[in-house]
Amino acid sequence: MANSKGPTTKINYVYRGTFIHSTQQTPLQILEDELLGVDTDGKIAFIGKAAELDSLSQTFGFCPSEVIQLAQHEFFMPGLVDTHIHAPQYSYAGTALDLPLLEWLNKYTFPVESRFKDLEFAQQVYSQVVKRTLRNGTTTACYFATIHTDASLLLAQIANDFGQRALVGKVCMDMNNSVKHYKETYQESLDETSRFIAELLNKKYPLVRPVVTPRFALSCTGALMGQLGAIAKNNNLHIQSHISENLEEVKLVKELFPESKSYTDLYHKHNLLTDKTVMAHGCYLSDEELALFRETGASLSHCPNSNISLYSGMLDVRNVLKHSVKLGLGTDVAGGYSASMLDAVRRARDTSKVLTIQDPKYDTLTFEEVFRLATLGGSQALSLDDRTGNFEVGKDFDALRVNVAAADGPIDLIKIEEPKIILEKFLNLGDDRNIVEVFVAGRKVVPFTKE
Ligand SMILES: O=c1[nH]c(=O)c2nc[nH]c2[nH]1
Ligand SMILES: [Zn+2]
Repeated sequence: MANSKGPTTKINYVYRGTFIHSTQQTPLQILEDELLGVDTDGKIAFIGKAAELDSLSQTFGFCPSEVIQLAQHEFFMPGLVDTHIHAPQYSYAGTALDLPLLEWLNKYTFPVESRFKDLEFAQQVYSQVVKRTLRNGTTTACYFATIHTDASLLLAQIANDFGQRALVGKVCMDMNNSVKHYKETYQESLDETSRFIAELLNKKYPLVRPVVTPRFALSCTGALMGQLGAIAKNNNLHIQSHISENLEEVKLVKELFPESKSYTDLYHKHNLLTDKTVMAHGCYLSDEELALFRETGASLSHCPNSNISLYSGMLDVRNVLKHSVKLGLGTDVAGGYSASMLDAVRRARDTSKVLTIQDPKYDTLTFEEVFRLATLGGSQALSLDDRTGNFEVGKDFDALRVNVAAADGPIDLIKIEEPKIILEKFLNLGDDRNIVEVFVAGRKVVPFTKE
């Protein structure tokens, strides 16, 4: 798999050991005793058999004695991609889990989010969430912030400072009947979105981009949704929102927008479904709606912790995959109570098993499939798979160095295990103590170099 064209940039470092990742063809490819070289641009320059060390070192111009050897029980896997997380809601993660979505938004979420006008509070919470997610292996995060432009810009700056790849959205909402001070006018929402995009693009952060973020159909007028679709199109930007999460929400959307054939059709009519759109949840989408996702190239973010915690529902992932709709996993903090993508992996498997309990013929997701959703699937859902998601030559090196037997870690190994078992144990039992290093675009971002 070595790049036959030879080196164009200098090799920065080379690792030797086990690399586990997914490809389009297989959810689990295990590469044992391989060499992976990262160039000075942070890209994967080559990956090849360790037996070819001499020829690789000549072709790519690195010194064999400088190769870094992984220890026993260590492996590299691609960084985890959180396709849906609310950064401000991290401030109450692990609490407020007693109400369904709409009541939960009114009682807990909107009052807390309204506090992010205060930049000091924003600085504190946003630093915590970026550090916590990075430490838990989230190399790419797709964030909702709040309606406040300056605090949203601060989140982008913090992600950039800590080296996380991120899409950051200033939330847009011109409807809110419950917490009346937490909303914008139509014009404010458009003006502030334009300012947010312009100021963020102007920063030229290499890994952080703006994402156009209408909260969901119950928070936005049709006029606002349509204009946001146009802004995304004119600036070739990502779009994120929520769809079909909860039955009460679906019913209200139907009542509010009776002219639309479906929730998906409503977003489609307002130019919000593109191949750079990611919609969270989608628990109650019909096959016809999934077909529209497939046609437009829009993707879904499966947020299983949130779906259960807010009594929302269970996404039939098998059916989504059958419709060839791009799909990733999301923590959906704080509807989901854990900021760790390892939790999303476990809950995705649990939900799939519950669907099998309900119907024994249901084809449960395998751990290999869920691993792919958390890595390559997420990168595809965010249309970032040309840059990240697996260990293909030419992609950025976004990776976790995992030590399953980390001292004082949560996993006990009785004997030397094969890599597939080690991965399975890590996914089901591991935590940040097992993630000894995190790389984003070739840069080591964990352990932190700044506090
Ligand atoms: O899980 C969710 N969290 C939110 O903050 C939200 N807003 C609209 N719909 C939502 N769903
Ligand atoms: Zn959400």
